[in-house]
Amino acid sequence: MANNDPAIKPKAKKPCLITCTGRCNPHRAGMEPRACLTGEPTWKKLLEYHQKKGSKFHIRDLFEKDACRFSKYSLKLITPNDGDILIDYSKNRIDEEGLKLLFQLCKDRNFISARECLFKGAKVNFTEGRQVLHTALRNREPEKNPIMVDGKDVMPEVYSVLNHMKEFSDQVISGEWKGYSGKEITDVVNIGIGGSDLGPLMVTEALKPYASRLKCHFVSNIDGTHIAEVLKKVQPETTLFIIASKTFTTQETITNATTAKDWFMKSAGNQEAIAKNFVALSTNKQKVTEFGIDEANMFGFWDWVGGRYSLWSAIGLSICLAVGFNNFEKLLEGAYFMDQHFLNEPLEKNAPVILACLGIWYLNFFGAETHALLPYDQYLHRFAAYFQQGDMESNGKHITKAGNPVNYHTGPIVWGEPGTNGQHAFYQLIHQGTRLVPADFLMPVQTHNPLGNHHQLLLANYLAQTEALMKGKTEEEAKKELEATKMRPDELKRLLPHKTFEGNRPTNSILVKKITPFTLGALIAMYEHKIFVQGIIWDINSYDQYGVELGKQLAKVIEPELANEDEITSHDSSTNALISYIKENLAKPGEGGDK
Ligand SMILES: O=P(O)(O)OC[C@H]1O[C@H](O)[C@@H](O)[C@@H](O)[C@@H]1O
Repeated sequence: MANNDPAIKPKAKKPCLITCTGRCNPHRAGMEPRACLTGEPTWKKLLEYHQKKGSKFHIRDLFEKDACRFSKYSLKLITPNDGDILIDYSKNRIDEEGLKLLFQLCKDRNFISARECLFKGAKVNFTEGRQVLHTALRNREPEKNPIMVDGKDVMPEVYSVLNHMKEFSDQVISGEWKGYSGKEITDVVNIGIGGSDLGPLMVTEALKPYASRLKCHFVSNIDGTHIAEVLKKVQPETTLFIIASKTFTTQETITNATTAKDWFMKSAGNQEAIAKNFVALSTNKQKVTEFGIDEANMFGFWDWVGGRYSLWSAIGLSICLAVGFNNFEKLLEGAYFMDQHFLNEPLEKNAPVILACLGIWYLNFFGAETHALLPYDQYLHRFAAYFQQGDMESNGKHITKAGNPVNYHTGPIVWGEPGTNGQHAFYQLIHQGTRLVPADFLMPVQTHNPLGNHHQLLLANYLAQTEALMKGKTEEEAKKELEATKMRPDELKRLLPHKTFEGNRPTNSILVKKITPFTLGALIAMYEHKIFVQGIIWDINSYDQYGVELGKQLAKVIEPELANEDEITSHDSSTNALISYIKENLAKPGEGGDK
């Protein structure tokens, strides 16, 4: 990766167009190219620090040398009613000097003013010329903090949609809102994909203990199996379909929505029935009405809400229906709490900043390629999948703001499964493999399901894993264990290297008292801001997603080719041959469709 970034001299400060302190310069935060990251003096200092110190650390030694390590490298965020959020980052290969350099790097990359610009509505998404204002959606003090977009405060509109969501979800849950035949709604089917699916799906799963009487289903995949299986479970009269799509042009969503509408119309018979059983969540009024959904049944949002940051907007309607508006509001409050923390705390005590810096440390200085999110809570089983989109679609970029290729790595591969399933699947590689896999271990201290000693066992496993990853098992310790089994010396010698654990595997332990709507909102916002900080350091646009376009374009070309009789020769030999194979094996009339 060649680097052509010119070292740009900062321009004289222009007065800011938005209500802010003046430190915020939309042009600087959004569009103005930055000096090359690897040319930053602090970057060079970090390289040197890594070479001389950082790469030689063993976390076990750091703990042995410093009895106060936990208190120095942990944070407690005190929430108003939901207990403390504890972030323990002491099990990392870092000391004060390293952290200081990483915070300095943030400052050098103009993080402070970029953060202000983000919140105040600068066009941070400069390739699409858009503000990035998911924080406005959870702004709980709209009078105190108006958010100006093109000279207009957007907060009244945000609250007007929230009121509509409240009114509607209250009516559906109470049974006041009836389906077309006069029966209460029993099931909700959210049809969307990407940001219009993963957020609501993850949150409704995470907050199942708060479930309303409605059964919620999610359809995203264009594979007909997904909608077919959901339609088997619901009745047209009592099902509310939510068509969730920011653009209302996404192939998967429109195809699934059309199938749902056709299925519904077979029972309902008349167009007016749609008004009772279909609503749309979108920014595209024209496409919504063309689809046949009344404007009155549309919950709008704005182009300054990115898809993967949209669960706080009208896209959260299925959350409101699943857990009640009151709990949705608490989710917003939790996110607002984290926004305030992120905005106001100094870098040294700022959870998203610390997590972002540690990520940069491993990705850019140790060559780590992935970051694991490991929630020890079954309800959070889609958390990693959600942030797979959140992080990888945001920071999976290799072009700087100046339009040049980067000469450093950017966004990590994000993955994970809930504990303890992961322990019996992939933890082997984290413990003893050749790759460094930094991981966040998330855990609620209290469970919603206090059954026997399940939760105590889960907690014990949670604690044991980070301890084991950090400490490992020395040759000496392993030898002692093997000797205790009275093993033959030659056998012991043979097994010893396999039974030794290097340790020194970095982890963050993130604990909440309980997974509540508030703490969940705070955790989601914490990771959103982490992604933002890293994008600023890497000098990339975290808020566009052109990478998802190419495959979509090619699919549009291939789809008609699958339907015609012609031999296809317009692609490479592999793609041509795959198309031919598929055409030869497609179901003949009367052949397909298992019942
Ligand atoms: O809500 P929409 O417009 O249907 O988009 C759904 C998804 O499409 C693409 O994959 C990307 O643009 C995602 O960011 C987006 O979430």
